[in-house]
Amino acid sequence: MDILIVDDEKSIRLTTSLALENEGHYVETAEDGPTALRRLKEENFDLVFLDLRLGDEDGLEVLQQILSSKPRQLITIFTAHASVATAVKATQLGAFDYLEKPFTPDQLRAILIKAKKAIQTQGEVTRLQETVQELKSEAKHSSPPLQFASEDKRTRDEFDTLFRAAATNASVLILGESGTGKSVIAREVHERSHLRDKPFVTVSCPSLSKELLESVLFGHIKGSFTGAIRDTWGKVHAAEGGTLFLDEIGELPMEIQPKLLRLLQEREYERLGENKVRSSNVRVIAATNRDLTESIASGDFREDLYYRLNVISITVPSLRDRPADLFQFATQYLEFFSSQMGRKIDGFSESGRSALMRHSWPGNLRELRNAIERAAILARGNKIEAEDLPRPAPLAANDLKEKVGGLGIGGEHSLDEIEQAHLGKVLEWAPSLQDAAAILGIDKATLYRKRKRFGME
Ligand SMILES: Nc1ncnc2c1ncn2[C@@H]1O[C@H](COP(=O)(O)OP(=O)(O)OP(=O)(O)O)[C@@H](O)[C@H]1O
Repeated sequence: MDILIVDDEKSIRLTTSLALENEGHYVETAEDGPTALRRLKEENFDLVFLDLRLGDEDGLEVLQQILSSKPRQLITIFTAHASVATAVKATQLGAFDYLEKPFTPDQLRAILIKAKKAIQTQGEVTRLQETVQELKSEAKHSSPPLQFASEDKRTRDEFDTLFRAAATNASVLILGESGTGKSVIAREVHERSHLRDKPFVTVSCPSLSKELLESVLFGHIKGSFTGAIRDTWGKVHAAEGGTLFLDEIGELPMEIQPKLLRLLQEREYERLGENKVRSSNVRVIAATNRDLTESIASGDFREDLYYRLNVISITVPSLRDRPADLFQFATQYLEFFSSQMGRKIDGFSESGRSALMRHSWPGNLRELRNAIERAAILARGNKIEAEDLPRPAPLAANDLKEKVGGLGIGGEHSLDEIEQAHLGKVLEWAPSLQDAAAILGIDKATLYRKRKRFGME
């Protein structure tokens, strides 16, 4: 190791450096704070031994100066005036360890072993941090960019409320069908909040058994259940100071619900098998595709927990309820996947656009993303055609009935009546005439002709 000894007593500098050099370390010495600070600026030392009494100087002050420019520097305090108070103060300020003068070679050796371990751990942490950074940037480049802007008023209003509340500690409940982007939104709330530099920890409620889920959330102590071979901390602890995201909260077992309520209400929890109350400071975001009011009615979800979670709540509209955004998402995904595959694909043909608009996308953004990725691989020409996309499921008689506004299919109606009613309904909700034509599977000129014929201009 490279070591710097900072002490105003020449004899201490000499004997300590001799002892350290004998152990094979490189050693330099400094007799005062300014010299030490200058050397530390010029070079990196693995470990600093710093005297608390440097003539007129206060060692604690030098300690703070070193740490303010090198927060990770390992510093062991030397002092002949050992007292618990100074030791505590020095470690509170960031000193790594404390060595009372006079010390034996064994005590010195023990410090070196400890320092070596700390350096190794620090190295591992740095490597892990670099790996996380790399993975983050890789994930960013292997996924299409996220989009939160919307042409749909309801979606815009929902997101607006949510992102305005992001900077508070309020609990957030995100509702919506599967694949609408609830997990993505939860992370975005975290990123837009004051907690963005703190942990974001996800717990998927249905993926584990009741006991395991409780232990994953709150931690356990050794022997609290079969297989609990050592004490562990749970995700509530891991998320301390940051955001805890509870995915699929609708599946949270009844037995765990009071414990979550306590966490939200009292900010307290206990590890499994331990009687010690611990306090926690986490922001909770929860998501579900279940109708929680139905779960309350059926006795599967506590009403008080629902109200605690529901401080800020949004329902993410399904993709078929955001036709104005559908084409925008499809285009973005296509640009991303075609460039990733090195293919030149110039958007969607008329038939491709029509197929997009007619499909009901039950799997929402997740399904659309997969469909476009597949289409970008399979497309034969330079545009995405209907045949490259999933076939729209035929409309169930009930849906069609609803869409044609109560006209009974198969009832006593002429084709013209049905056509006119259907056309009218589609024109009501399609974002543009072009989209209406695509949904109806006709070209724009035919749509104009039909509107004229039925007097719908
Ligand atoms: N805002 C967005 N912009 C672009 N793509 C998105 C966006 N939100 C979601 N997606 C895409 O949809 C996929 C599914 O999103 P996510 O997992 O957040 O949905 P979910 O509602 O949490 O689904 P589930 O209820 O099944 O857990 C994402 O992996 C991403 O590809």
